[in-house]
Amino acid sequence: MSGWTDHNFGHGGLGRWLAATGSLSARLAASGDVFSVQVLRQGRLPLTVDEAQALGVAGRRDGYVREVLLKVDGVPVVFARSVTAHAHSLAAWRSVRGLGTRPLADVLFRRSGITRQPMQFKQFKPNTALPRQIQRVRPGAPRSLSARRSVFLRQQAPLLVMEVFLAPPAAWTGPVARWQPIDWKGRP
Ligand SMILES: C=C(O[C@@H]1C=C(C(=O)O)C=C[C@H]1O)C(=O)O
Repeated sequence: MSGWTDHNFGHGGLGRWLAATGSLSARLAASGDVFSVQVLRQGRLPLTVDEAQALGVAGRRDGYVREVLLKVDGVPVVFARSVTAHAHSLAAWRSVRGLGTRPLADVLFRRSGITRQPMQFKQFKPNTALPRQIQRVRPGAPRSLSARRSVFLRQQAPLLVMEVFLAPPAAWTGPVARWQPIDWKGRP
């Protein structure tokens, strides 16, 4: 059971951000003064079983993986992991390889011939693999993490994009000021 659902369990502002259409990068950029992308990992890396199934990749479970932090005014607010089959990273999705610190949105929302399948949602429980990985790159992120994912198709090649929301639910409703680098354990 992958735990992904078509139901957006988010409430209020977080629910609206989880359901947001179009470019998440553009929305984040509009919420602060400086938007930036920090690349954590990119290259030929193992896929999870869940990702391999979502991509229809049988057998060998390595793929092309890009992991980033999206930052607003220097504060990491989204962790994103995008994956595709290795062969597709050399063909339909080869432009992902050369992105560097430009957002993936520059590829997905500026080129024709790309379609997006419906969003899925998941609440990652504390002390599971992804929240533990994220604590290493973003200490202070909530222990339980809200995420969404969708598949983009180009020339019938799937690219699975997962976005994990790192600020606590309350931060997604407030003004820009909530992005300020505060310790989200409640200490200013
Ligand atoms: C798909 C988008 O691109 C964002 C940027 C990403 C990147 O640079 O790797 C990955 C996922 C998204 O959060 C978007 O902005 O909607």
